[in-house]
Amino acid sequence: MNLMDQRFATLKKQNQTALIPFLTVGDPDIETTVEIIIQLEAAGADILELGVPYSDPLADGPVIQRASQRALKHDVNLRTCMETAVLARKAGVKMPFILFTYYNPVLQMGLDHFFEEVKSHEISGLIIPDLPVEESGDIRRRADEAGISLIPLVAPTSHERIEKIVSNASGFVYCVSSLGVTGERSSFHQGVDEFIQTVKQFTSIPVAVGFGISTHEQVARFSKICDGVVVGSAIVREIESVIPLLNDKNTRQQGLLQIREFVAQLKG
Ligand SMILES: O=P(O)(O)OC[C@@H](O)[C@@H](O)c1c[nH]c2ccccc12
Repeated sequence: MNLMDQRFATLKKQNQTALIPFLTVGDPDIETTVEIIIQLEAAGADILELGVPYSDPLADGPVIQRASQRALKHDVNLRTCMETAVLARKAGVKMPFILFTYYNPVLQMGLDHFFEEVKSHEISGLIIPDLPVEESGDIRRRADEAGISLIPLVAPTSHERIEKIVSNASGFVYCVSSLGVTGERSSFHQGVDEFIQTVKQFTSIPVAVGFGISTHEQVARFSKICDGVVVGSAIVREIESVIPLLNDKNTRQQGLLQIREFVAQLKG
């Protein structure tokens, strides 16, 4: 059991659902990202998705695309994202980290080198949204060897592929609540609750849901049927909205507090 498995087990005993924020590392800069991570944990976050900024984030909506562009101005890459996890751990953050990256940066680093690095950088989980199915076997084997969980994404249109996708999953299964790209939504794919129940029939590991979740009410709704709820764009938008405060030493703490309060009210 890695740190993330342990966290889910603890939450299950407490009959609690994990709040899993996503943020783009290096938005607006690495130092601020570490301070934001500290605030997210203080706000009640349980597990954190560390997003690696990418120039062609095809599954992302405009909010995360803008965050990637801001982070890429600082040449943030896979390695700096892993180093950020170590910096946050050194700053006393206890929650498990998931490295969220598109496949290309992993290929650029080279699979052998990537898994060597990821093993020594406080990473418990890995999400690669555009990982080709035919290559997922090799990546899963390497992840298992490194002791980290390769977290699969299942969509409401996965239907008969659900069993295949989740059969040997580890960490948790990420149910995508809606079709399309990331971004806050007022409604979700028709039948999303039945979809989540179907996924739960095929796996005994935790099941989390993400895509479009941005309010306390939506978190509460999905917390009734899932072990984890992922919130990305809404938090990234909150970070974006306070960047002017963060960039001024006189209002930096106020900006950090605003992020903390936004996330704290999600869990409620
Ligand atoms: O941003 P949203 O709608 O809250 O969705 C979570 C999402 O940000 C995060 O899990 C994620 C960021 N980029 C992705 C690409 C594909 C799947 C998931 C993601």
